[in-house]
Amino acid sequence: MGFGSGDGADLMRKFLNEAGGSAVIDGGLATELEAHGADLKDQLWSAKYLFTSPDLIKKVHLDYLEAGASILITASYQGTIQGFQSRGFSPAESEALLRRSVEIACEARDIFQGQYLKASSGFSEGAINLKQHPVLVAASIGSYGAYLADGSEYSGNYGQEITVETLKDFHRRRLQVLSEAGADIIAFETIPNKLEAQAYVELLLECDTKIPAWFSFTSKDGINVVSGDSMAECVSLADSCNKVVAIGINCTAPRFIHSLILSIKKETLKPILVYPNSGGEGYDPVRKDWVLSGASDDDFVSYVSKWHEAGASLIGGCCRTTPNTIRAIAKALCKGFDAGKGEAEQQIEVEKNSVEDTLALNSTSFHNSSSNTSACSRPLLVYNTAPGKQRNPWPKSANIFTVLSHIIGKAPLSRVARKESHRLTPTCRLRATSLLLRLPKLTPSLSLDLHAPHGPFVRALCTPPRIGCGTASFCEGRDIAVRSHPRTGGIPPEDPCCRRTRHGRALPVPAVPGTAPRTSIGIAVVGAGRDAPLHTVVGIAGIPPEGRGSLRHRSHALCARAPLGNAPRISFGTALAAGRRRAADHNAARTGGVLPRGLCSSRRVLAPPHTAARTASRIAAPGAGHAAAASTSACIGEASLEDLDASPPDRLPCSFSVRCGIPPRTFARTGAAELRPADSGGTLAGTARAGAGDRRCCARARKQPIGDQSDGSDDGRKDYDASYSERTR
Ligand SMILES: C[S+](C)CC[C@H](N)C(=O)O
Ligand SMILES: N[C@@H](CCS)C(=O)O
Ligand SMILES: [Zn+2]
Repeated sequence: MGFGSGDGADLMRKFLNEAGGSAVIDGGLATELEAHGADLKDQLWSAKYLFTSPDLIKKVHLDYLEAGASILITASYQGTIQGFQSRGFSPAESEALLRRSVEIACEARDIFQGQYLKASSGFSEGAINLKQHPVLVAASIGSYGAYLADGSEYSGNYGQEITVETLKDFHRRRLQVLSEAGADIIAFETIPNKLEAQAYVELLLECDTKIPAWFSFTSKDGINVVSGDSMAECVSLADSCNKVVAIGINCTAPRFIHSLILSIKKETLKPILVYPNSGGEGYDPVRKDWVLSGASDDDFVSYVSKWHEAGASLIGGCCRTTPNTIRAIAKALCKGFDAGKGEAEQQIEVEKNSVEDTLALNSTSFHNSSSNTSACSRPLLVYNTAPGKQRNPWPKSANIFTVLSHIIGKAPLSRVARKESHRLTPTCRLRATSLLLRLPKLTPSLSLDLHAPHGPFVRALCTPPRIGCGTASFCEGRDIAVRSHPRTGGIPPEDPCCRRTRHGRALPVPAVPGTAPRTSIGIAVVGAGRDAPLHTVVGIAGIPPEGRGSLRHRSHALCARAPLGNAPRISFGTALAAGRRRAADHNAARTGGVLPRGLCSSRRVLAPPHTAARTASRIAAPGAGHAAAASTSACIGEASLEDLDASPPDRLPCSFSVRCGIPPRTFARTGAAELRPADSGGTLAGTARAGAGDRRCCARARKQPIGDQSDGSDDGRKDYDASYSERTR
């Protein structure tokens, strides 16, 4: 299996990078045409509108873009040269209609981006906003069965007489025309069998198409493609073709998607796409209409984060999904324009979520929490100085330290380090082991460090003299503990880690949009409980991070990274990773400064590499090489690792934290107490500490001036090793 290579693979990687690691595909084009009154009971289905009402198609594309889609699929799904000719069009006219399908989508993209640019021109970095919403046009190629319009696209049964050659002859010219029409990618959709996948692969190679393709199969059992051919074989076939840059599933009931993602993941490392239909309805090719199938898929959108976590990076909807579906998907992936709400609106949203979450927490019991988390039994505290709020229990003179001191007074926090204090007007909520801090804009310099032997642990950092606000929250339940929400940053986060556990929901906390240039408050909260000894993670970074986490058993690793285009400035970041059972599952944490790369787990680096020239420093990830110019930037990165395998729950968990200079480093755990830098270069400056059960290791690394970086892995390692010392507690 491979990632694919060449320009096509680069296009998809770059696109996904720019989109923050995941992207939203549009929804049912035909469905939305029907919603606007289109009659699709026609042999050409939605392709009929290419010649009857192209403007309606454009409107639907625009609706999907406005809903948050960043990939448009053209109206050529059932548009074929053969089909158009049967309606009296000449071969040249038929080809022109195919080209028109791409032009319409491109025009919609241009209109949308023009509007977007205009709307964001109030911000100094409107262009960056646009970059954060790149749009791809995918030229749809529906199956031979779609052309037949006899239901065989959902059976994959073409009969004995249809061979690979027949299918290649059928699709050849259409593929050539569409691949030269200005689209970014070919979308082979609703592929029902291996035969057709084989034909597509051979055509892509023979025609030497200049744009890449995605392959999207259909399934009606969550195991195989609809024909009964092995999904694994179909995916593996697609994976073998370098022109194919993403593989997945469409027009399949949502309830089958998760298992399909897992089986696709076994066969390919290429990005996985899923855009299911709404479920609950089946298509009747005779009536040319949808009928209730009896098996419904409730709450399609609630699956989205699960699919994303399982490995799908391109998510959207197919038949019977609408712009509302896409809006909800975009929201679940933290894309789209909810991030563009005003601060006041966001604050309300945060508070509303907090209340919901509090209710969820109150309905669960914390009585099992151990003494080291006695904070769990404390009541909800609210600190809110927002105008008009009646329930602020704090005096007007209170600042964040007042609040935190109060917390400290009640919680077994052992250390408070206060470096600078300024009056702030935060909203602060504390309940159980959860703390939610909201720091306002124009936060002055602040560095705060609270520690407890086991947790809660709070770290808040803010750089002067910039603007920013960030929020992070962690709540711990009785058993499995991880409900984390990484978040932060002056700029809207792309991908906060938000998941349901049986104790409730982590809070998605948006940051203030458009607060560029920029900054940076990061907050991380970690708490511990006896039964679920610790864990959580909240990652943050100065510049807009995109959190991403994976939860495996009781392990939790988090990836936090900042997007491109934020150089060169100062920032801080914090991330923690914790886990149990398998030390290897949670071996790295990271964050920080400019362009952090994210945490990595032992199996996979979650964050893709960044290559931007603007990168002021590069966070090292295994094999990632060394940082670029860091001279204009300073950063502090911090990482912590908790390994409960190495220590029983009643003892101090093994932990390791690193404070890095430039570039921040990623460390990996390799053995019971051995820690090694996971990257191959960089300079460690600052301090490192590690403890493992009854041992604690302390290291003070040689400080190096900014810009004076090592460029070889050996030096980096030496810096670390030379300073590493170990003592018995
Ligand atoms: C994806 S199906 C609903 C498209 C319509 C079908 N090929 C037909 O024309 O009957
Ligand atoms: N792109 C097509 C898919 C049909 S399965 C549509 O959205 O109408
Ligand atoms: Zn569909």
